[in-house]
Amino acid sequence: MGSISATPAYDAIIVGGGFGGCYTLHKLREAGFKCLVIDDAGDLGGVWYWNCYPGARVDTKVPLYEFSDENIWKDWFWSEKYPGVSEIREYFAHVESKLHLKKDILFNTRVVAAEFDESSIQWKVKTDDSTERSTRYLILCTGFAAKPYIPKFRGLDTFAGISCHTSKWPQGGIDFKGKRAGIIGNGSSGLQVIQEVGPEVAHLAVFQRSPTYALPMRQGPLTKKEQDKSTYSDLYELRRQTFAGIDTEFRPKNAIEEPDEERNRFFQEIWEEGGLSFWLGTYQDVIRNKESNRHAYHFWRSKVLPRIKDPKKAELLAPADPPYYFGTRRATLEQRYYEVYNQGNVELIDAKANPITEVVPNGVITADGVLRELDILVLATGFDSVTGGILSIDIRGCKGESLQTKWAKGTYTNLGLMTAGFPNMMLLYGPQGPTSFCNGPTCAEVQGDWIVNAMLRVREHGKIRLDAKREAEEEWRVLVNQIGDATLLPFTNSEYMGTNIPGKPKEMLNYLGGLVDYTRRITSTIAMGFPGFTVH
Ligand SMILES: Cc1cc2nc3c(=O)[nH]c(=O)nc-3n(C[C@H](O)[C@H](O)[C@H](O)COP(=O)(O)OP(=O)(O)OC[C@H]3O[C@@H](n4cnc5c(N)ncnc54)[C@H](O)[C@@H]3O)c2cc1C
Repeated sequence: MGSISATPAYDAIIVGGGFGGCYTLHKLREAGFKCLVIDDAGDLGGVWYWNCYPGARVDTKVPLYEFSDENIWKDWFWSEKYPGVSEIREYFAHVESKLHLKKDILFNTRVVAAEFDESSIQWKVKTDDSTERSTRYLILCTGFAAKPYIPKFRGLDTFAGISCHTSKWPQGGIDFKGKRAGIIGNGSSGLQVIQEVGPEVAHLAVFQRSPTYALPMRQGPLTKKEQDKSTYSDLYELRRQTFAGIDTEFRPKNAIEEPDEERNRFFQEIWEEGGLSFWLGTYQDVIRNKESNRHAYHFWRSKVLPRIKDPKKAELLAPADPPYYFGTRRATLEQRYYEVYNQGNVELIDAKANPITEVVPNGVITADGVLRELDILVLATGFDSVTGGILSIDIRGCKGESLQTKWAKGTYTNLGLMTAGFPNMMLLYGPQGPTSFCNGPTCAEVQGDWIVNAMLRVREHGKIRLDAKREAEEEWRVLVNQIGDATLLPFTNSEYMGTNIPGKPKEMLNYLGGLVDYTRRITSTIAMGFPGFTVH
């Protein structure tokens, strides 16, 4: 890379224009920092720009899933409790009308490399239009879903119909009416596509490797009157005081110690609440204790079974023996998911017992030799989550150290905010933070505040370089994994553990100590003068 002038062009370059990038840009600008956001999307919204597949909608109800800034919420009203992608995009347009962020955002541009120059204490950031820009700070708001994962199906590139990963959906949409469609994967995105297009396609083939334990969304319209703005300030205060940045908390009791009758009564209560309550508002030991976990699973199964007519489909969708522990994969919320399988045009294929062997120009062949002819093949196959997007950028820190090499065998960060040897590079909604276990907007604000406050404090002290200490990140890694190991998550192959990606190290990618504990830890570092960091 070329030479660097003494004063960088920017105080901060922020990669990503979702909740994290928007919040950080706004707050840094207010604090007088000169910033540029770079995003390969064509508009604001991050994942909500990319994931515009049919049925895409949020799993955290509003107004929890929005910014806490009164200037933004005071005159914004949603039409549904769990808004769809179109309305979330309208929300981001509303945010733009208030904050005027776009004047400092470069869209349709991908950051491909970044290199730290130790002599001038600047990052040089290279984009896919072969431009280089210098900045003091590099802030990665790349989200956990920036790198889609597509398993290597033989012949996939020969498919002659339309084939698409859910997170790279064409902006103009795909017409499913009367088509023969196949879908691989049934996590959050797959489920949403299935229940949306199932009623309109000629035939839908769902290739399922393991069932999703879908919970009732309890979607409904929202009137203006129901959006009582006088409660919002308290609500946004409350969401910073819970484990997952929402309005519910784990019950401080163990399912295992409860009499059957009381346990079932409580399960019924949180089942009726709907949304994420049956996952994040349940007994505290469901995610730790195998027996408690089985109680939750069997309660869930008892609710789902009566909705599925065909006993063979029922056993695949809700097996008598749980194939993995309840809650150890991302909870999925459904509206009519199980009823869709009662339609004659929806076929469920057990892709574990009968895996896909080949994709051919006109369809998909399974191990039993059956070809299912398809016009559309949807790949709802998830993500190289949390670290994948960051490691897609060729990032070089001090002495040219590559982040890809540093994290090849495991992730190291201090507090999920910085990684040693990569000074002035901050992470938001990234590895070893609360990330996948935290409401997106809440996490953006908590970590965004730390970034802004840290930069302010460094500036106040007349310093220009902040770095994590190696011993601090080793300790943080141990803690993140210790807390993770005390749960049932390591028993399940999942994005949370990195084990959905062949060759990716198995490790806990998220901090499971909860947002309250996390916030206390990160804010105290600034108050105490940056223990675990070096400031120069
Ligand atoms: C389908 C889906 C549904 C979700 N539903 C929920 C939910 O209900 N509740 C919840 O809390 N969270 C949900 N999430 C998680 C969601 O990621 C967060 O809520 C939140 O949107 C994260 O915001 P962010 O700014 O951190 O990242 P993102 O919104 O992911 O934005 C990151 C942006 O950075 C860009 N980027 C990445 N790398 C580069 C690069 N090298 N160069 C240029 N640009 C780059 C990406 O393209 C993207 O536009 C969902 C995620 C998905 C995929």
